[in-house]
Amino acid sequence: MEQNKIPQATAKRLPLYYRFLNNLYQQGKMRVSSKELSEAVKVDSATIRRDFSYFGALGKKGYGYNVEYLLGFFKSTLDQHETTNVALIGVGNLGTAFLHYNFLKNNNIRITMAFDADESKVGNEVGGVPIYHVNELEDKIKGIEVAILTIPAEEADATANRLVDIGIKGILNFTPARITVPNHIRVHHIDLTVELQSLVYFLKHYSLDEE
Ligand SMILES: NC(=O)c1ccc[n+]([C@@H]2O[C@H](COP(=O)([O-])OP(=O)(O)OC[C@H]3O[C@@H](n4cnc5c(N)ncnc54)[C@H](O)[C@@H]3O)[C@@H](O)[C@H]2O)c1
Repeated sequence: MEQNKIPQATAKRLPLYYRFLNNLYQQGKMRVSSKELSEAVKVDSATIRRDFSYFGALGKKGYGYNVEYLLGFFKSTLDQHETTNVALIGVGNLGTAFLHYNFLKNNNIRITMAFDADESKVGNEVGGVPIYHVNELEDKIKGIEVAILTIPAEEADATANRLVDIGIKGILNFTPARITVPNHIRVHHIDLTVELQSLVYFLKHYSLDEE
């Protein structure tokens, strides 16, 4: 099955499924029902069945899904066999936390270098990741296609432009700034304030018991 045939909404849920199935596999579980999966990843079972049908994984009544088969599919679809190197820009509160977080525990994504404008941080390592001056961006980033932005909002646009010029293809933007990039660059924006507001809104208006 070609990856581009999977709808985007389904593709977005893949890492979620992958993480849960990987845990099951580590515990030696061979099969899982869509109900079990649904409760764990908080996606309704009908959506899970539809998602899985795109991978040719049809659950059997009374058996559920084969964990190993699904995991094999997700591994190849999510490129878990390859390691993706990522650069982080801005080693402040948020950036420091990310550098300490071991992404490799769950999948093959690794922050290999970080950049900051603050001279006192340059030359140090955080979580084993070297910090370079942001002036060195063009010299140091080679073969890296993904960057995480954890800098002040007012620096976001100019930095994103530089990253695009270097050849970065994807940006995970944690700043509240909406950055403008050419169409071929993928930007995922994570705004924790919006996420929190949305959670509070859902709590107020959509009780989970009513679903
Ligand atoms: N801290 C949080 O919990 C949190 C949560 C959500 C979003 N954010 C957003 O994430 C971003 C970072 O937040 P923070 O709390 O880590 O801020 P911070 O001030 O602690 O860190 C920002 C870092 O970026 C560096 N910096 C400044 N200009 C730079 C540039 N041009 N190039 C490279 N580095 C540069 C600074 O020296 C500093 O180390 C902000 O946009 C903030 O709004 C933070």
